[in-house]
Amino acid sequence: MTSPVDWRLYLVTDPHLGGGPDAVPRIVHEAVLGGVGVVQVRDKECDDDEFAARAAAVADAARRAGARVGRDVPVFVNDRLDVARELGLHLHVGQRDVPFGRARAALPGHLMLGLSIESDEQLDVALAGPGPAPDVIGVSPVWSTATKTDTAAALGPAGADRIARAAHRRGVPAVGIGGITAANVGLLAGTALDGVCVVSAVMGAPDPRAAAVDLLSRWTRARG
Ligand SMILES: Cc1ncc(COP(=O)(O)OP(=O)(O)O)c(N)n1
Ligand SMILES: Cc1ncsc1CCOP(=O)(O)O
Ligand SMILES: [Mg+2]
Repeated sequence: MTSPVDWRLYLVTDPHLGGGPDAVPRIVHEAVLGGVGVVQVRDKECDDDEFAARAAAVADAARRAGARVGRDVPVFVNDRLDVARELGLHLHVGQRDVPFGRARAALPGHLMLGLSIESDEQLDVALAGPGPAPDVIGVSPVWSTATKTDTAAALGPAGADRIARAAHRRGVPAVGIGGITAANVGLLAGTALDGVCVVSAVMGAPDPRAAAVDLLSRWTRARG
């Protein structure tokens, strides 16, 4: 039996912030030991072959670290449907990527498909049916961020909360992404978000394991 997904702390990788692409698997390994429950491989620059090699190394690191802490750590691929299919990994797509319905039809049913949601209207469309709903939504962006500048307007905690509540009414979990750090994660604890998704707060940290421990403990403490 597969264990339920722990959405509380979701790491999205970056090929530069930790010192280069070769450093990413080690950072992911450390971050999972520190409490990261979900990983997404995000790398916008390399070609699909290089991405697949990098994603496979990350998936291996997440599997090894997960085995050490006794957890299954799902690994998502950002954007690249063909690579997700090739490696048997989960997929996350946004509003300007391969359309959700096409991705869902092409991805084996046991693989999760996440979708970015930037507004109430986008959520209404995503949940209107009749096709399957996303397995998770990334509520994006909560705050503006230097890591990704081509985003929609920041939703803030109140907007993220509204979208997460509406997703829950359809049984869909929601994670917030964008500008989330140890300093502000507590501001989201009163929202309905199931978890927080970070790039720089872990990928750019001098000690990614400690950064993950800190983020997760602030999140769980603030939740009470
Ligand atoms: C969990 C999660 N949520 C949102 C995003 C953003 O996806 P997208 O809007 O497609 O932007 P890119 O990440 O592809 O630049 C995400 N990656 N993960
Ligand atoms: C991938 C992505 N999607 C929306 S904001 C973002 C980047 C978040 O990065 P950070 O956690 O460093 O603000
Ligand atoms: Mg995308």
